[in-house]
Amino acid sequence: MSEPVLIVENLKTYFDIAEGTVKAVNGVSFTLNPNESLGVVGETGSGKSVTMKTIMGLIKKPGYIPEGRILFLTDEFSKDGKKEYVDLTKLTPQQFTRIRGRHIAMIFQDPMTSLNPMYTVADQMIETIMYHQNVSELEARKRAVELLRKVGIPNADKRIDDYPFQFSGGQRQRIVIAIGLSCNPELLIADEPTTALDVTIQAQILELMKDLQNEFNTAMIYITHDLSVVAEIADKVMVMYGGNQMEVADVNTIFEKPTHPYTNMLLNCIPRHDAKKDELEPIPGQPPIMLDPPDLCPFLPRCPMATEKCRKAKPDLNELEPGHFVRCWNPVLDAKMGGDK
Ligand SMILES: Nc1ncnc2c1ncn2[C@@H]1O[C@H](COP(=O)(O)OP(=O)(O)OP(=O)(O)O)[C@@H](O)[C@H]1O
Repeated sequence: MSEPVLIVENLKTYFDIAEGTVKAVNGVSFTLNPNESLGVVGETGSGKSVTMKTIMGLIKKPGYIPEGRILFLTDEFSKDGKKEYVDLTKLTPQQFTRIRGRHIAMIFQDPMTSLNPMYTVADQMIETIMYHQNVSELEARKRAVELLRKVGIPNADKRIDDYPFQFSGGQRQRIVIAIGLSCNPELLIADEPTTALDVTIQAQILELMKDLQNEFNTAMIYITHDLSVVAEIADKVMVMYGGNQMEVADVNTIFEKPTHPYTNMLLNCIPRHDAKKDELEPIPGQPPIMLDPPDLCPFLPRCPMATEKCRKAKPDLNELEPGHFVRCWNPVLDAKMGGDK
């Protein structure tokens, strides 16, 4: 088996603000192999986006990384052309520009975050390809057209000269995916990329991302609120709450043997097929305390399984069985909680 492309160890990202310290990411660890997809799921404010922005080197003051390593396998800085692990937390902003876009690409919910409305798609794609791959303008245009074809833009050789507003929302997201993949990155991070699209287009984009991932052997991290999307795209799932990992396991284990009370409650909140909404119903209770949180399980105030032990000490992320990690003193080991819904 190939080496992991990403090893995240005990990663912490804090924000010092006037009221105290926001512990947005509080000791996250995981590994990711080439061609593997990690689905990151959790309610608003659980630390999903800050984790990914930290990996992308996008944390600005008052944010900082007090602890942890992000080891990324790359040949970008190697002297002998061999791939080596580089700790991304140690890179200077200048060094990071050689990683971001070229080796790690990111796709956001709103394609217009990544597209400039003032330039044609050709201008934007060709510039990215020339910058990262050191090829001529003609060659870059050829590659850009080929990629647009791959992501399903009809008449790509002509449409490449159109402006972003001349495309539909789904097409714009396809273009962003094409730009993201144009440098054949080892890692693609997608933050809710299909949330703004209607369900049919969403399914097509997910299918497209899976196909391209296989073709390019790209590792992928996919952030979402939507567990049905996780089921569709992820090999492995990380459930986050209050800046902590609550549970990490392969996708089948998460759906068949959810072990953390929070994962169980999330699964019980999936709306039925005939329901209109396709996002999670909120779980009753208050959102987690991120500002100077006590050193206890963040889910404690909302947890129906909480015991005295939970009020005394925070559980570690324990490996219950190979590849199945849970942070809980009272894991649900038999049936799902709360009955069927
Ligand atoms: N610049 C900042 N300054 C202070 N706190 C911040 C900053 N950025 C994020 N946070 C806090 O970090 C926590 C985690 O936020 P994050 O955006 O990662 O959540 P999320 O799980 O991605 O939520 P969503 O699904 O809504 O995007 C939140 O409490 C948020 O208020």
